[in-house]
Amino acid sequence: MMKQYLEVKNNYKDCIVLFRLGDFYETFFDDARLVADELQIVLTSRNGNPMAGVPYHAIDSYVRKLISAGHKVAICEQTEDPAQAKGLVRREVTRVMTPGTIMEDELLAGQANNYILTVSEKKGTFAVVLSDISTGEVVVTSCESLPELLDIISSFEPAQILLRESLKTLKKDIMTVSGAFIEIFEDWNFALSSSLRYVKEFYSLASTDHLELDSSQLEALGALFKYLQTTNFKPMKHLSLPRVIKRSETMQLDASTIENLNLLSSQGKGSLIAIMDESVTGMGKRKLKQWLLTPLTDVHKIERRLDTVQSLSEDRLLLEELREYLGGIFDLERIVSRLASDRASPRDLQSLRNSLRILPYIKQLLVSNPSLRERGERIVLFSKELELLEKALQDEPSAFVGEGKVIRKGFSHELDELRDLLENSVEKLKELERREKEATGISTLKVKYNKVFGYFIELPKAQASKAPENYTRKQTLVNCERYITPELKAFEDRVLSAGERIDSLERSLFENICREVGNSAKDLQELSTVLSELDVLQSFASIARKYGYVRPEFTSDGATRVEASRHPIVERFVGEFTPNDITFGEEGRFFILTGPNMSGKSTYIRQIALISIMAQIGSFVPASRAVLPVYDRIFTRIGARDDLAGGKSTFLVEMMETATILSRATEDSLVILDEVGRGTSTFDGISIAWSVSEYIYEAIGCNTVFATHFTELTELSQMYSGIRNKTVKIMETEKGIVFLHRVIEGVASKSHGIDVAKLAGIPSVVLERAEEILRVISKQSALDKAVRVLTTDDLVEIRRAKKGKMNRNQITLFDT
Ligand SMILES: Nc1ncnc2c1ncn2[C@@H]1O[C@H](COP(=O)(O)OP(=O)(O)OP(=O)(O)O)[C@@H](O)[C@H]1O
Repeated sequence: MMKQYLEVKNNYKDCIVLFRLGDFYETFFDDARLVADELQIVLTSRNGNPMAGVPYHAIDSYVRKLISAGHKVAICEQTEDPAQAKGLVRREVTRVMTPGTIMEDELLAGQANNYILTVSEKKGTFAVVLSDISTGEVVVTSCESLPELLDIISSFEPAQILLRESLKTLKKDIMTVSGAFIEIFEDWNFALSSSLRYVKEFYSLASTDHLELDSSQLEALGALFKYLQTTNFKPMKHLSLPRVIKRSETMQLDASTIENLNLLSSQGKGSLIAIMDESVTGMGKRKLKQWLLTPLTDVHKIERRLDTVQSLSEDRLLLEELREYLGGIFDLERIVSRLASDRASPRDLQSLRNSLRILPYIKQLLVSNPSLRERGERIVLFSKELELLEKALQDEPSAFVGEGKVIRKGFSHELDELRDLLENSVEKLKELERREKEATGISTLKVKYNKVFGYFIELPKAQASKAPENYTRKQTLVNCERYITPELKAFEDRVLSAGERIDSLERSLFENICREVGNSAKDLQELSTVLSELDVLQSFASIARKYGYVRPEFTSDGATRVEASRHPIVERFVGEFTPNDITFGEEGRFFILTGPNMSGKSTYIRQIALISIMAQIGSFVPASRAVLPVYDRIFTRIGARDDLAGGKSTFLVEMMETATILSRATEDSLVILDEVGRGTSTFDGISIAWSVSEYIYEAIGCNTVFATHFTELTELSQMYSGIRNKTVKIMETEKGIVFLHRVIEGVASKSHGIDVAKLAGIPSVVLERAEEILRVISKQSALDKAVRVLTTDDLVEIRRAKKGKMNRNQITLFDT
């Protein structure tokens, strides 16, 4: 057996091999030491070799721990019945489990997608394949630079990354943005010819042309399929055709913007996803996250989502009913994936049946509303599959197949008989005993059972001579004789083997049902998509009703007019939120926003970005009216952040993020800047902030808001007609300042930093001294005067002359 083990281990050197021995999965040698340590189980030994094992029925929780600790686990099963085996039982690895290839609910973390991401590269363009094996989703995209690749990785948070060997130097960079299990996959796995073959075979296609994948994307997709074949062994027919995300069809959000705007992570402050999520299914929750990461840029698609949200939000009863029905739908995406890859459990079929039962109600609800009819008609009812499940499956099937508690009575005559036999064996024996008593006339005749002889008929010695001919003597005791009859022997055979036969019959019936329902996997996946989208859209309708959101309208000239807008997250946490207008257009497309500390600048500028993201994923927005452009990208440079582990100081990070904006923003982007230039000396900071602003305004020309305490920057409005100043109003009272949070035209007179320091509890002696210093240095400062010089005619002329030279190609990024 150890020889057998070592052969297996030799083929799976990079895995912990869990070797099935009876009721345990055992590990040996170094694996045993490691497993004992990771799982905190006892390290024992077998013939002097280290060994550690876990009971087979608790395997899931142990595997989960090993995988989350970053190990690959090979499951080596006994692949023949030990009772039938001649000599050593045959054992084979039936599955290699890795963080990105698991699909069991018990192993998956919560409701989030569990992506495996594959990367290839050609001439500086990265091909990226993202696949969630547990839901069957396959997404393909490309990007042009490492920072963009890192953005994709940090936003989609894959559980595992397959990195082409020639790209292994990127591992360090990837590890700075992702905790994924990174596996280097040898280059030959990415060879185009074999990848093409794999993709064609996998999808049973004659040609891959219509998939619209470039050669690099095909290589990455083929490599993924090769990897899955070496880990999962079972068919993975549930994986959908690749959906190509063209970067031009979605709004680009880089990793720092996702973080700065708190789109996903809550960290106690509330995130956009948290306040928008009123979905009632796991599929809906995953879809919402995907939508948030990829807002649309196609107005028609956005309007289609908005139409549904509007119809649902206008009909309270319909919305409530829909929510209730959807609440009864299980995680079909994952169930269907397990069905299609032969890993479904009886509970999966039960959940599928219960979900299918609800479909007619949802469909009826939607088709009866003219504007929702089209969505309703996309819901297929799967009556055939439901009928089979109704007939075949018990109301509450047990979790495991084989005990006879899964298949409903009446579905299989043979199974019913076997179960009957087991359940009624006592009755049946009594009946046999009564018949034998009657036939022999011996009232003291007994039918008995013991482990050595099985079933037998017992007659007292005195009556033995009356034993009929068909009685065969089995044993003679002092007071009695024991016999067997052909009928009793047949009964015994049936009873003893009934358990085993129930087990195998139920298994094969179950497999047949799974296969039959699994044939509709593709259509069931389509149903999952329809239902998950519906769930997100009802979630949008629910929040729109609850919080008074309005339907956004879109313009094509970049003009923006949002009236009485609110910050979707902050408004949920403050007692009374002061709404503000947002405008971009002829009168100004670049705003310098000054205002005291704590006045609401950051809130206002984030709110502008958040409202656009909400609108472009198809949601209503917190405002009384919203006319918006469709942005291709949103950039934010907000807050102080360092990356000490990556060797980057706060100011370097700030400048790198700014450089990214300058190189990537287009005329159709939105740029939100908060305190750029604050991480260095005032003179350096203002100079950088000033020239960055000029560059964005002149060379890029996109809608921009720049919140700053450098009031000197407001002088820019003197030089450029499209740069305007805004400030946040406060009221100075005897007791201190009152924050009104109202954004108005103009420039802040003071920063009121010392007032805020007072609110924070800085001792009064420190505050008084600060006031004194402020009075002196404000008088002495030559900065204001110096900045004003910049707007004098001569310097403006020089600037104009230079403007022609402004060329975006001159920008070099630190990180490209
Ligand atoms: N429009 C508003 N209505 C109600 N409360 C608001 C509004 N805007 C901001 N606030 C409240 O004021 C607090 C401070 O706002 P914010 O952080 O936006 O100020 P700031 O001007 O950016 O400050 P600093 O310059 O110190 O960074 C917020 O946490 C929020 O509670």
